[in-house]
Amino acid sequence: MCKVCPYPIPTHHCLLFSVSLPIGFIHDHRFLLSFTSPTTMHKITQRVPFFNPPPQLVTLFFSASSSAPPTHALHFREITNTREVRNSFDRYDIKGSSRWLNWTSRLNYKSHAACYVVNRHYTSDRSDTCTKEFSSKLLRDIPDFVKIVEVGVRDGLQNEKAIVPTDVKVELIKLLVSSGLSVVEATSFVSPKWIPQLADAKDVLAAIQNVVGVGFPVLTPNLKGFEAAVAAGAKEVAVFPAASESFSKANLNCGIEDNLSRCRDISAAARNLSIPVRGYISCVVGCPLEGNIAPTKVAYVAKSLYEMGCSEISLGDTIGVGTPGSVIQLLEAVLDVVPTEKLAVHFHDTYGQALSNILISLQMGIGTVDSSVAGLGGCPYAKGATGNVATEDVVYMLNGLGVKTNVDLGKLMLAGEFICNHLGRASGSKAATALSKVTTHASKL
Ligand SMILES: CC(C)(COP(=O)([O-])OP(=O)([O-])OC[C@H]1O[C@@H](n2cnc3c(N)ncnc32)[C@H](O)[C@@H]1OP(=O)([O-])[O-])[C@@H](O)C(=O)NCCC(=O)NCCSC(=O)C[C@@](C)(O)CC(=O)[O-]
Repeated sequence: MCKVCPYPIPTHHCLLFSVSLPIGFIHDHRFLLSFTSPTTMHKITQRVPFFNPPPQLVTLFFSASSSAPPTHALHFREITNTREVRNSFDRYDIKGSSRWLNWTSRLNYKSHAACYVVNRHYTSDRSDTCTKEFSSKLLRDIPDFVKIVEVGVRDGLQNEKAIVPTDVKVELIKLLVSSGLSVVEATSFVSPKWIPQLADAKDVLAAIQNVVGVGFPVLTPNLKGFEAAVAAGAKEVAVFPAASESFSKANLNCGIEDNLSRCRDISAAARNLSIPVRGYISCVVGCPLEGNIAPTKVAYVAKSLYEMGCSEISLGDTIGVGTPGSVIQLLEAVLDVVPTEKLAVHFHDTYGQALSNILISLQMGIGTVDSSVAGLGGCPYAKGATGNVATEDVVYMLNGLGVKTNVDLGKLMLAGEFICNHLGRASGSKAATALSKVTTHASKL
């Protein structure tokens, strides 16, 4: 076991060495510490005040060069000072200079549950120093912070054939919250005849009433749903018109204008109670029934939502047909009528375009992204629509861009594993799959 972390040292490729460091240490010494001799490493470790919880999550990389002589490994043995670590060194021939690779230490002040180890491609994290170097035209408009709206519990589970028990949903929500997500869409107050998967909306909300500091918006298609949501303790709601007339009828049993009128009623009622209303627009690029949707149609619905006072407007590519080309056109049209800071993007990954579409949206200044843990999702009224973009993949990409999210990828992966285990299937997140394969292989060594 690591001296601090409850996890076994798992691999010969790299070694989990989780320690708690105060931020001051990181600032003094930069993120990347290379050691070229046992003496250097000795100095570093001497300055590490173990068990001193830092004020926030930090990541350290200890790297060893391939030419490092075996004495370095011996030195690590001394400093880690546990039987398990010694055994791993011996067993995996870490002393042999042929096996020099990177060490990762992912530091977490609350617990070490999110620790994970990967090889030299183990993480996409960038330090602030690196971020400042992004001076290129392409990346300069990307926001420093992106708010992630986690929609897996609602958009994901509404699409599952088997109904997920309430306690599993509640546990999933709590795991998602513990990863640092500040908005977790909890459920929908829709007709249980239409969406039986979310018929337990009231119970889900009741079970999370004591979870504070996080937004739990819920979908409300009409005043009946809004009133039920408020009675159940909802503090934020979402309305969801479509940009396609046919889809609106299939999803809500009424056309665009009738639905906008329902949205207005909800907005007015919500305003009286100071409840923020999020507006989704479905089918912003394409519709399963009508094909391509003109950006002007989306802009019309977006403007209506903005004018009725929606606090945020999320553009949903419900069937995931958008590409960066069509998303640019869409955003240009919508940005003419709604300010950037009011917009969010919501991409499904049916055609594998979601991350590229998110990147383009960020480049156009959008700072709110919807995503779904483990890529859960689809839409019951959009045949063939696969899951939403996976939150793990989004966080991995944002880490790589040096964009802050406050989400801990390791903890998020635990939430993804939890729900995938329950559903009995593999994660839809490429990043989570890749990262967990590395640790799985490592544990077999
Ligand atoms: C809007 C309705 C209700 C109209 O459905 P309707 O059948 O036209 O409604 P109605 O007013 O005729 O009422 C029929 C029955 O439903 C009841 N009812 C009526 N309203 C409610 C309510 N709020 N909650 C609970 N029950 C309700 C009502 O009381 C009545 O019950 P009965 O008398 O037959 O026993 C229905 O079409 C519906 O629930 N649709 C929801 C569909 C849905 O949730 N789709 C998925 C979400 S959208 C999405 O996923 C896209 C998005 C947002 O993620 C963005 C993206 O991915 O791009």
